[in-house]
Amino acid sequence: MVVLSVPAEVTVILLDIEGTTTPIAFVKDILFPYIKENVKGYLETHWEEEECQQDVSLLRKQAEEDSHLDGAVPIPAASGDGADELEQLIQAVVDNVCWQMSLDRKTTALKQLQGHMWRAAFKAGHVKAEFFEDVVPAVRKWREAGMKVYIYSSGSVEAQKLLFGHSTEGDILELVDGHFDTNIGHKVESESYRKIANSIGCSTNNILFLTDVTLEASAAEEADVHVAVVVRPGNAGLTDDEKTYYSLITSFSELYLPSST
Ligand SMILES: CSCCC(=O)C(=O)COP(=O)(O)O
Ligand SMILES: [Mg+2]
Repeated sequence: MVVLSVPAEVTVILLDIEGTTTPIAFVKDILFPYIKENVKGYLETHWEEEECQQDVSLLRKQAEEDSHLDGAVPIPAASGDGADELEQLIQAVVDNVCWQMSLDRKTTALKQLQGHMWRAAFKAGHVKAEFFEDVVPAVRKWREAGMKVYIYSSGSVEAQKLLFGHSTEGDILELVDGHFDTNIGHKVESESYRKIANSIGCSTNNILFLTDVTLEASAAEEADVHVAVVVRPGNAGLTDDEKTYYSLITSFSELYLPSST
């Protein structure tokens, strides 16, 4: 087995979710279709609620920022003018969400609505999150060795907690010391990793970030974070240069902590 030694200065392991702890197929084949199939009904049912109105406002703001993009779908302001207008407005939000999802966009607005929609599905037990089989044993071992374990995903913190709280391995939320999402900044921006270190109360070089996406690895590395790229079944392929440049692991069990036996 290939072994990657974790530098002695690392005290925090920061984990991406999709493609790292969890198969991309679970997100693409289960979580995302749930949104596409249910978004219209969800908006119709919850429209009057404060949380839903906040989600729509955030999506509208994002739509304004996206107005220069090809195929962007605007969300008009509500004038409160009857059932027809409401139907058109809801349809515009549905179209906007579907457009963003067709591009796999990671906007905070989209991720916030998705998290709120998944809540009902997870809590009713209709969906259980999948984790690669090496994930839970490795995280337990790291924590026993004194490591802190944090999550940084484009999925909202609320969605992250749903995944860890309702998984095929049971409720494993207690294995995580804290969560970050795009409210701290985007994963392809190095400043986000400086802010995460600051929020945890450590230096960036105390963090090892595990992700499947080399753009994220590169941004983290620019902030002096240690990185390893995770190669999992179903992940996007890497170029030969990326394979040579980055430390690669195919399982969390390949990480060797000098402090552990
Ligand atoms: C954690 S919620 C479901 C996954 C999701 O919506 C997503 O965008 C995952 O992106 P990641 O940054 O974990 O690759
Ligand atoms: Mg990922």
